[in-house]
Amino acid sequence: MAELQLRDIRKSFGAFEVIKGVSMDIRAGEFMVFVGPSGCGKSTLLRLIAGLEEITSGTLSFDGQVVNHLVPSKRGIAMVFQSYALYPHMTVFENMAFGMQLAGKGKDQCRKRVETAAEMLQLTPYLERLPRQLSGGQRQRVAIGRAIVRDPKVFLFDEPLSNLDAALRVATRIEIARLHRSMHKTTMIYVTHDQVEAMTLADRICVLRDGRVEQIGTPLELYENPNSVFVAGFIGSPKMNFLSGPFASAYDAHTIGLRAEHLEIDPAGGVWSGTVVHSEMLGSDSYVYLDIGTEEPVIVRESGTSRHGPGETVRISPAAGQIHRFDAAGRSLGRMHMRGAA
Ligand SMILES: Nc1ncnc2c1ncn2[C@@H]1O[C@H](COP(=O)(O)OP(=O)(O)OP(=O)(O)O)[C@@H](O)[C@H]1O
Repeated sequence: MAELQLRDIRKSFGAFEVIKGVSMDIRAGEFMVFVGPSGCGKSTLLRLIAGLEEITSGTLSFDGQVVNHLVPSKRGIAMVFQSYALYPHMTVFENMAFGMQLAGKGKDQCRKRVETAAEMLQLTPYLERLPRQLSGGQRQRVAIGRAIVRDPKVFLFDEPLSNLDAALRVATRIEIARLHRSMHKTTMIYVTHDQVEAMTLADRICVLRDGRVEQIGTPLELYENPNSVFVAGFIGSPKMNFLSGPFASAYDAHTIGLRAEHLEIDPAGGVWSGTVVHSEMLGSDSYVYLDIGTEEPVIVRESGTSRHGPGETVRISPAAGQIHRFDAAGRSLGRMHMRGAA
């Protein structure tokens, strides 16, 4: 069990500063997810925590002990990467046991730990197979199993699902969530650029932007109260609709943001009018894309099958209390708690 403290962590590669003063506390047993666009420094921050890169300045502590200069093997961490990096000529069992054998653990202890990890990851039937005889998802589970047997205090994941196809991603994501529940003393830090993974796995999400923390909070806090256009646009699928110009000035804002589920097709009234340009049926819901005179079409969620086809003119209303307001710098001005007209 480890609690992490990051204080004004900075990292430069030559003259190029990549991490620009990151401070946060990660609680013991917490599942923390780092998200952000490509190049914002997620992997670098994870590698600094792992000890695979040297911290330029700032302090990193595990349970109150500064670990800046501890080598990775002394930090009690285990890391799972995007590429599973299994030894191709070793069986699943051997791949999982190898690190422990190197560390001089006894044969019985190795077997017991591998069997327990295999059980947790539903790999027991595959222990004698070679990696090439496994699916991508099974290989990634072996890589996770190899990390589990080390009994780490902190588990680090760097985009572990990005090589898997859509169905396997979902299955392995569920597996990781289950794993965290069953290893409730293990702190987990997980890097992804996939906001669905972040929302479904995290106790808290840290949104990084250009080497700095933009916002940290529970998935719901970030979804309901994003502190900037950046976070609002990053968290949630489909992306939040942003309207500016007269749409926003009617609400004393530079930009307003509305989620698809907070817009309603309202034939009886409606605040704005638009033309349907496209609609997507997802089975339980539909997304209707409307041209209301903004740069990008506005997406409105309708439950069930959409009753509105391309070319049709409809009127829409925002849900009361769900209009996110932002200033010219993209900072949140809070939500509007009453329905207005533009
Ligand atoms: N060893 C290195 N030497 C020089 N620059 C580096 C090095 N490692 C990373 N960088 C740079 O640091 C920046 C952040 O990289 P990092 O891999 O941490 O981003 P990321 O948010 O994980 O991106 P992605 O989602 O694309 O993996 C990038 O501009 C990258 O080019």
